[in-house]
Amino acid sequence: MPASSAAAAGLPEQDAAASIVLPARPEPLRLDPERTALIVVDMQNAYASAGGYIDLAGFDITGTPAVIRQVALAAEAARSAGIPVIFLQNGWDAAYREAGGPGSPNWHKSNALKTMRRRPELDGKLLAKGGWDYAIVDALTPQPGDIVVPKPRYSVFFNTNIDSLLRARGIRNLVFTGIATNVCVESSLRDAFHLEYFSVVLEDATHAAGPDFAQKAALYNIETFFGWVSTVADFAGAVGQQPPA
Ligand SMILES: C/C(=C/NC(N)=O)C(=O)O
Repeated sequence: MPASSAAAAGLPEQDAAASIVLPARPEPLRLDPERTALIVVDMQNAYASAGGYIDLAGFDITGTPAVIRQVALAAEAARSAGIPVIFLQNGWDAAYREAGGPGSPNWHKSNALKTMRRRPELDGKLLAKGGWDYAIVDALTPQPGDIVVPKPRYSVFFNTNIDSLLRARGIRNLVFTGIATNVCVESSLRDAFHLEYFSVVLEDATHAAGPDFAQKAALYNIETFFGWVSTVADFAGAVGQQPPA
């Protein structure tokens, strides 16, 4: 569809030569699979497993098994279409130097660090590199060809190499999945917006840290201000129209 027709159809005009259209809110989003990456945010035991940090800190994780399944479907669809799958992994060195001390807001706001200060028997266990809590859940173990990007703060665009890694591959579209919708997903997607990436979140492959209104508010913000909202089935259907990579 030429650019002018794309505009007439209400589609964002970026990359009019791209060959697939993803059903999304507030309008369909044109994606070029060769310039798209699937971003899997922090699907670690800390955020998705019973006995992990988020569970120990008192957040509801009853929805996370379904999210693991949905992320697995999205990752499979992406790999089959030749779309890179990029896993983000949140946490710090075992001595927590990367977490920052009292001079960092992270020291004051991280519920993982606060939980460990409240319960010293957990010290060294939450989000520490090399530990079970830090590990990506078994069901989503990265496959050969996938990329893993460690990150020390909520947004992946701070103190990591992700921007170079994406630019070097010509990637302009980011498809977000993972946990937590209202924290690391939304923080990363907001920064992606400011760096001129077109981002979409697959809502049924995400889960919030907090009450249901936190999930709804994050999706509202994304749909209204920073990007687009779609589903795993629509993503798999859209990229499935591509000849297999
Ligand atoms: C609450 C929280 C969220 N992280 C994330 N991956 O969204 C944290 O890391 O403390």
